Amino acid sequence: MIEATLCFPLRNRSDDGTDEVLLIEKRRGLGEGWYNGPGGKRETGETFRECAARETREEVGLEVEPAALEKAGELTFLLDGEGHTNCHVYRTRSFTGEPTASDEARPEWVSVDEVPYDQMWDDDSRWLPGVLEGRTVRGEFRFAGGEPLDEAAFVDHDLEWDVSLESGRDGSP
Ligand SMILES: COc1nc(N)nc2c1ncn2[C@H]1C[C@H](O)[C@@H](COP(=O)(O)OP(=O)(O)OP(=O)(O)O)O1
Repeated sequence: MIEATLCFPLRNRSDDGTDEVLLIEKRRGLGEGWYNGPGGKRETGETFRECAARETREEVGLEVEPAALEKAGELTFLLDGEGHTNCHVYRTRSFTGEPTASDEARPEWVSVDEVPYDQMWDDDSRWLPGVLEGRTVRGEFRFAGGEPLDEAAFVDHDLEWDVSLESGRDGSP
């Protein structure tokens, strides 16, 4: 099973108070061409928080302290009945730097009320609105049709809201 992370930096615009989330337009690899949060696969020896912070720095140039990430979700994606990816989801309002494009990602601040769900993974509209409202979620999403995952069809899902994520299913924060 692939272990991966997603990170959703949030800010409140000083001019009109709009709440915004930093999304990326993925430029290569899984989910290319779709919007998502910065994130990617965990490397050997990393905690999930360290992974989310590293991916955010590498993809969009924002510095985030791993301890400043708030755990918001644990999602399992299954493909044809087999576990494919465990994704650990974080949000944070604490970061430094300005978002900068990389060869992997083009960053864009988007109002939390105008997230482009029609240009994202099919599962996102089921869980991301709650995460952007400050809720926690644990979920399982089933896809079918073989690799790659981003060409498979979304089948169905189960979600549990307002769960305790102090410790992940594998014991990691
Ligand atoms: C199945 O539904 C998914 N929904 C969402 N929102 N995000 C998903 C889904 N499946 C995977 N993801 C995420 C998990 C990762 O954050 C990225 C994929 O990361 P990638 O494979 O590009 O990993 P990297 O380590 O950045 O890539 P390199 O191997 O190229 O360095 O999508």
